[in-house]
Amino acid sequence: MTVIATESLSKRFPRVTALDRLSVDITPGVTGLVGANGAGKSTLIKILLGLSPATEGRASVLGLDVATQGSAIRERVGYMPEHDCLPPDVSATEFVVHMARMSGLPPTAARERTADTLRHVGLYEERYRPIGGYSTGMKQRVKLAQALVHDPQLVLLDEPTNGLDPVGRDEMLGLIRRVHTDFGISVLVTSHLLGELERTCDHVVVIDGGALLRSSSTSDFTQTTATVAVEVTDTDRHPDGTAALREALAAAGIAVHAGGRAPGAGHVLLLDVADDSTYDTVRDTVAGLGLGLVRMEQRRHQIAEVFRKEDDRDDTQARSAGGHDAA
Ligand SMILES: Nc1ncnc2c1ncn2[C@@H]1O[C@H](COP(=O)(O)OP(=O)(O)OP(=O)(O)O)[C@@H](O)[C@H]1O
Repeated sequence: MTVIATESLSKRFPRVTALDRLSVDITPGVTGLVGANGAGKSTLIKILLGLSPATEGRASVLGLDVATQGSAIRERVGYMPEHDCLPPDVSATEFVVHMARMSGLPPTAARERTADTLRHVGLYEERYRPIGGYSTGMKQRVKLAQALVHDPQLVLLDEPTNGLDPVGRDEMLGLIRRVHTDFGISVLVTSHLLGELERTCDHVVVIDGGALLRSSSTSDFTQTTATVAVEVTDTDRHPDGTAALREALAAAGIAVHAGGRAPGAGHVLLLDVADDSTYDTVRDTVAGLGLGLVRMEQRRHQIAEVFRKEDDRDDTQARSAGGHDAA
């Protein structure tokens, strides 16, 4: 079953292609949509809500066609916009009741659902005060509450952690996770930060320049990014121990990325860990060269490293091509 499906979806503005033949299926659960600013995330959300027509291709949300069934989609889907859109003079309660009434709830149900939803997002006494006096974190919670108040099957959250400090970010990510675990609502959440989604999402879709870069489960992402850092000594026979090890490991079929470029970290090699035998191969190769092993440690798995590694790889190739291997 899919909650969102797009097929060769494109959106062209006169000067930019915001979405470029995007085909992706999103299943129930919590899905992260990741991309740099301008990658096309907000554009995709607006198309999915039936608010903006695609230039080309098709998309469906909960089995409904975005081109013809926009209002049916908006009845079943909640939306948290990226930018500040809250009226400063009314209270959270008044605003969320209003939004609940707009989506068709009768007055009593609207008030009850508002109280429940605001409690769920962690707004209590403050909910009677005007929104204008709220912190960014409180405003983000009100925006989340209005997306949930009509009990949707799916919510689209556009950069919900924007502007929050690390604690606020963690709280918001926890709330988002609970939207799914407590209520069974599917979530599509966008972010320009890969790292923050890996704890929250079951699945991650990465777009770049409006095109699909990758779509996979978070565990696949983190598994394939398992990396080990290796540091060795130099010897008389191998005045550049790191370079010698890099060569020998490459010959043994282990992918080696450049070490960190930070000062003092130039002698660290980063390797892909295919399975446990990688550690044995590294140990045996170091011993075979007669180098001293200073350290071999597992790096924290982070989705973000998928990208960093690609940068490093390009870099390594560039340097190797030039005959200077500085790492
Ligand atoms: N109405 C519009 N007219 C012209 N260009 C637009 C319009 N809306 C978006 N764009 C352009 O389309 C591209 C994708 O924008 P979009 O807002 O979808 O990106 P995003 O990934 O959501 O980034 P951000 O988080 O910065 O909003 C950008 O280059 C943007 O300038």
